[in-house]
Amino acid sequence: MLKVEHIGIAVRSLSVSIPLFEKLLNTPCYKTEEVAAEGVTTAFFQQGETKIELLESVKAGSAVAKFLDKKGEGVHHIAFEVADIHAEIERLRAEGFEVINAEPRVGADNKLVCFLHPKSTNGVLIELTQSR
Ligand SMILES: CC[C@H](C(=O)O)C(=O)SCCNC(=O)CCNC(=O)[C@H](O)C(C)(C)COP(=O)(O)OP(=O)(O)OC[C@H]1O[C@@H](n2cnc3c(N)ncnc32)[C@H](O)[C@@H]1OP(=O)(O)O
Ligand SMILES: [Co+2]
Repeated sequence: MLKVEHIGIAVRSLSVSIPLFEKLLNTPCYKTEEVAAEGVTTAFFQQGETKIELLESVKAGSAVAKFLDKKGEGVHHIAFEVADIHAEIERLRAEGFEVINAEPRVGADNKLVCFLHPKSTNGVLIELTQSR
């Protein structure tokens, strides 16, 4: 794992949370991007080497929608950057971690992504990202 690529935060409304995080971080949101496959719209803030990714659900029943219903707004996942996502998937599966999507899929900000189930990571949803 190279670095924490981003921290994902589930929010109910980007129109409320973008200004709040711009004030908090004293930095502008540099992009918003819908990821239809995930049923979310994301908003990104660069913070040094890492990013904050706000996530608003745009589809009923999406992972973020379910999270918000169950836990409310808050930290949703930690994303790590890897050099070779396929190799990391194989390594982690061999180590006994549950990989949710064995085939990486296209995520936001021009990344390939996959996720590890929180039940195999002490309750923390982990995302792996590789630049495309
Ligand atoms: C890819 C675009 C963007 C990017 O960075 O590029 C994103 O990051 S998109 C982020 C949204 N997409 C995902 O999160 C995809 C991966 N997540 C999933 O597949 C599901 O959320 C899953 C499998 C983790 C849970 O789905 P399920 O349908 O099983 O929901 P449940 O509510 O039944 O949850 C089961 C169990 O897991 C706990 N849980 C759920 N989400 C989280 C979480 N974010 N962090 C920690 N724990 C989580 C939930 O509380 C349940 O636990 P239990 O003890 O059974 O109550
Ligand atoms: Co993410």
